[in-house]
Amino acid sequence: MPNRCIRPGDNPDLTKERETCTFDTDELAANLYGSRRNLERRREISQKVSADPDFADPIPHEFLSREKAVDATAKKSKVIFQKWKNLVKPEEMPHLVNEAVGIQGFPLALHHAMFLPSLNSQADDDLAAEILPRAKAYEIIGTYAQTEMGHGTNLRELETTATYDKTTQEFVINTPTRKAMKWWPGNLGKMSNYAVVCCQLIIDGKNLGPHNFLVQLRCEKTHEPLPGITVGDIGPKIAYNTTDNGFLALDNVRIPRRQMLMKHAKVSPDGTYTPPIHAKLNYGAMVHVRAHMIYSHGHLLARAAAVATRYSAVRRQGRIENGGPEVQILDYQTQQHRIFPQIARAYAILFAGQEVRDQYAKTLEGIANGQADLLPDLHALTSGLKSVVTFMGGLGIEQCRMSCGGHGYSDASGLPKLYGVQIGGCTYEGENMVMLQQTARYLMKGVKWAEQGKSLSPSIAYLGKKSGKSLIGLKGGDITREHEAILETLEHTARRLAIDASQLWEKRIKGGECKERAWNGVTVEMNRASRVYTRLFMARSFHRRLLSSPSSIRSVLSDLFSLYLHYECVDMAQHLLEDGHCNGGQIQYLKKRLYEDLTTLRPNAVSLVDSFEISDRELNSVLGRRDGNVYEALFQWAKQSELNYTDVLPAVKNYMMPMMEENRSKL
Ligand SMILES: CC/C=C\C/C=C\C/C=C\C/C=C\C/C=C\C/C=C\CC/C=C/C(=O)SCCNC(=O)CCNC(=O)[C@H](O)C(C)(C)COP(=O)(O)OP(=O)(O)OC[C@H]1O[C@@H](n2cnc3c(N)ncnc32)[C@H](O)[C@@H]1OP(=O)(O)O
Ligand SMILES: Cc1cc2nc3c(=O)[nH]c(=O)nc-3n(C[C@H](O)[C@H](O)[C@H](O)COP(=O)(O)OP(=O)(O)OC[C@H]3O[C@@H](n4cnc5c(N)ncnc54)[C@H](O)[C@@H]3O)c2cc1C
Repeated sequence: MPNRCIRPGDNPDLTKERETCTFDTDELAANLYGSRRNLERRREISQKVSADPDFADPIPHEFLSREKAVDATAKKSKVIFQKWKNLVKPEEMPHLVNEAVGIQGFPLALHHAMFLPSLNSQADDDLAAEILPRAKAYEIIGTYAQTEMGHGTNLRELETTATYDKTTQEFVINTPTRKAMKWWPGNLGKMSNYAVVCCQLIIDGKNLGPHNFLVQLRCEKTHEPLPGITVGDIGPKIAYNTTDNGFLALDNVRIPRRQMLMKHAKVSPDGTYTPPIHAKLNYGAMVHVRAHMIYSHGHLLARAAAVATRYSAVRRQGRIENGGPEVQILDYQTQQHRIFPQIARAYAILFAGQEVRDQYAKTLEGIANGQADLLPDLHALTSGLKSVVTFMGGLGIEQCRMSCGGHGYSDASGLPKLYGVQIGGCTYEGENMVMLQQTARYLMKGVKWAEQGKSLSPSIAYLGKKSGKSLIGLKGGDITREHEAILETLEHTARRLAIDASQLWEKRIKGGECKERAWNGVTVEMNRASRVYTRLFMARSFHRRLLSSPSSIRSVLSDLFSLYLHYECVDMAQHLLEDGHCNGGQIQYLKKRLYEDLTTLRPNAVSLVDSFEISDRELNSVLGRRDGNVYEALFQWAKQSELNYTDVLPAVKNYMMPMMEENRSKL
């Protein structure tokens, strides 16, 4: 079944790969994006962006200074949010932005990711009616300013205050110390003129904890900072350099009472405080991003896998058999072992990302109806997924980069930037070690509920099951039964790690430590339990997707799922062996199966990444281009380096030439 990416003039090695593909790449892509119609829309948007002269890049962004890159990004953003705004649906926006602008951020990123979601879910009706239409029409640009120079994780210790003044019915927003300055918020430095600012709410001298307030930062006409406001850019970073992550100090800035986001927690004119139905509803914008970033991180890994796979199919280096031709590097087992698990993980993350977005939508619906009972489960799952997926993605992208040899180190490959952007996810929206502990808190409750025979939500139902013997390697050749045997073993391992961590914690408490100190003594084990809980969820989610997939792609998805399961189990072998649930022979069996999977997937590897349906423009990689004509493209790319504008650089003329001349004249 030939792959539809084949076109005349392509690298013959890539064409051959595509001709031997055993599944319909469009069918898999349609399944990934939800429907044929969505796939067609995706292609349509890619094509239209490429054809729009307003999005043309005279030279690649890699060769621009930061200021010029920010300028180019802002220019394109204006085109997106004026000319294109009504041509795409909101759910198509991220793809449009990726195509048109790239992945390093743009002026309205935080406006979409956090400003609008905070207002939507936390502003009361009056404030929403006033500000949301303006924000949605891009009359104003906003961001979400929470993190301070001195505190990011521990929100309880944020220092920015919002003190209620009953006499004027205003809040006074203040930055009391240097380290209380807001530091890091995206698009805060230069682009935004409004922000949702997270402050300690103080009423009658009592601190009621972090709450959110809408604050105008800049004049709507001149864009100059308003009195009392110091704001700017925090400087260059590993990546996201077209984003103006910013600093902000507020010197006793007064805002009207109604600019507190009061859908859940409320302050009445006389200063009476009403708490929300769930104490953490003020943290909703973070849950929003955590729920959505899983999918976008899956896409980042998918890009890296696409680059590494295609390049490995066109790159020929060395021989496997003496006297044979130089081989495609994709034929080396080590190369397959580096790259194929990244393809499988990218699919797994994308599937899990889609499920968690649905779960988020259901939770929001509940909250809108006054029910926050789904929130703890969602918070535990998003915290775990956020941590596991960003770490897995970082390792995976770096493996893909290294698998491209020297060219992977060049910005031409797109991989260094991709890594820089992706790895930020380990830190933002809650540092990974911290968020895994949030998951662990929930697991510890789950262990207790299971002991008490209480009902458990689907994501922790496994805590209430009983373990049998591991059937890995004992279920004959039936792949369906093998998948089930592995899933049951993962369930056992996730359950065992959670129970062990709970017992370790209890032991320390019984030994005389307070709960919190005892917790700190077992957090490495707690986080292990959280990771395996999350990896179990991902495996189950992939399995659900496999079972519901059409027969035309069932076989290739099953092969991919086998590789995924075998790789994850070998990667977690320590946990499987630790309590004797699996034995050495079973791990050897899993490794043998994994090596077989590499061979099975080899003919479909290129087509599996083609089904990610990432256009050349979006991929932005000379090595990963669809046609595989990388060598000519590499030369054309390098010629655009500003060092090549002249044959003799001023640096050479001014320093190196005189030095050589002086040295020669000494002889
Ligand atoms: C054009 C584009 C168009 C459209 C785009 C559309 C959509 C895009 C959407 C998403 C974007 C997708 C991808 C993103 C891509 C790029 C992103 C680019 C930039 C990212 C921007 C980054 C922003 C930030 O980083 S914002 C700052 C984030 N900061 C943090 O996350 C801080 C972490 N710290 C905390 O969360 C908390 O302090 C804490 C560690 C959880 C501790 O809090 P606290 O001490 O208050 O609480 P306790 O530990 O005591 O817990 C008490 C209790 O509460 C529970 N809890 C805690 N948090 C929550 C929560 N959020 N929800 C529910 N419950 C919560 C906790 O578990 C405890 O429960 P129990 O008592 O029952 O155990
Ligand atoms: C690219 C990027 C974009 C960002 N965008 C925004 C934004 O738009 N808005 C915004 O408000 N913020 C933003 N941030 C800030 C981000 O949310 C914080 O950096 C993050 O929450 C971590 O906080 P911190 O930097 O204070 O780290 P710290 O809390 O100081 O953590 C430092 C280290 O200490 C350890 N640690 C801390 N606490 C614990 C604990 N309880 N248990 C175990 N270990 C612990 C961890 O190893 C951690 O890595 C952004 C950050 C980045 C990198």
